[in-house]
Amino acid sequence: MARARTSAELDRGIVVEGLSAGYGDHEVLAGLDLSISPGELFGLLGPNGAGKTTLAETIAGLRRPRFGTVRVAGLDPSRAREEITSVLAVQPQASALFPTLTARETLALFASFHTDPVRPDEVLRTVGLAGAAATRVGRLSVGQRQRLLIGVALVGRPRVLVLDEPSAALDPAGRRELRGLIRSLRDEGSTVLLTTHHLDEAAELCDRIGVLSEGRLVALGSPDELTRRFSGLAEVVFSIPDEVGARDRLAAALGGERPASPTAPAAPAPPLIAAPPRIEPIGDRLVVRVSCADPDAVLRAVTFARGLRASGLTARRGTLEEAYLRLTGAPRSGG
Ligand SMILES: Nc1ncnc2c1ncn2[C@@H]1O[C@H](COP(=O)(O)OP(=O)(O)OP(=O)(O)O)[C@@H](O)[C@H]1O
Repeated sequence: MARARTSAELDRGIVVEGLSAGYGDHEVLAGLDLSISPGELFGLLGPNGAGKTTLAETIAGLRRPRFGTVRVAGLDPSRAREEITSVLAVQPQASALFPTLTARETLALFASFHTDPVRPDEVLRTVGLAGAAATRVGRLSVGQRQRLLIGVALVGRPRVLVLDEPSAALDPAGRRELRGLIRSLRDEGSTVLLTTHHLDEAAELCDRIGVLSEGRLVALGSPDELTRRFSGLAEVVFSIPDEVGARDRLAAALGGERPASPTAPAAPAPPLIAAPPRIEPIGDRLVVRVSCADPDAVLRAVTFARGLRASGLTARRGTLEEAYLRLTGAPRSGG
């Protein structure tokens, strides 16, 4: 349901309503709604071909919607081309760079397209390339080139930044530097739309994440919310002494009574565990693994079970990657 837009959203946010887009008779996005608040760092996740680039390019005004509307800072990006360039910037492809220009010359060239650009040396400092100002683009490392591309996007002081897979092809050190840069852009108040295949990056950086699958937004929320709602079962592991009666006490603890819900006392309490525990004798102890939806309840039951003497309790909750794989229907590896 459409809601009233605040003046701040009109100022800097992104509002997409009923968006359909595609190529020829191939419909990629069908009736998509999305609202990204000013200053928000929003991550778009989804398998290859899900439509992330199509959505990012339509928001940036590089593609026209078939149906629906896109507003960036209140502007229609596919029509208000002149005005939108002073509000929104897309990190260009590496092919937009000239290998024989230096990093500083590159930024000076792109600065000449704007009326009030950031000075090239300031951009170089922001993207961590001050030391490579005089290095020719052809001699920059992949990570440095990627940061220069973001610098090119920053030169026009955009309030909204679209970064399409900025960390692709970067090594772990390059990705870490890039994460620091993206975080600092958000901290300075830019609205950032980031597409990525790196779930750790999305979990660490993004205020909210949208998961796109076959052109539909199948989940929307903070990384924590998505992990809690969609990652599936948690696992609790502990050990107990391998002694007479231990397995019975364990069965009693895990299968025991759960307090009825205070709001629906007549409703049967849900089972504490999702499947029979896996028990492995190791030395003089039994190592127990329990799959469950509510690891806190299992930890409590095991800790307070009389005579069980459990120790080494750990709980492994689901991850954003597990949530993502469930949402997008990708096959999961065993274990
Ligand atoms: N220029 C184009 N012409 C025709 N079809 C296209 C074009 N660009 C993308 N497509 C198709 O549209 C669908 C969505 O592609 P899109 O690039 O938006 O997905 P994506 O989520 O960004 O994928 P990836 O993670 O691989 O970058 C795919 O089926 C793709 O083959």
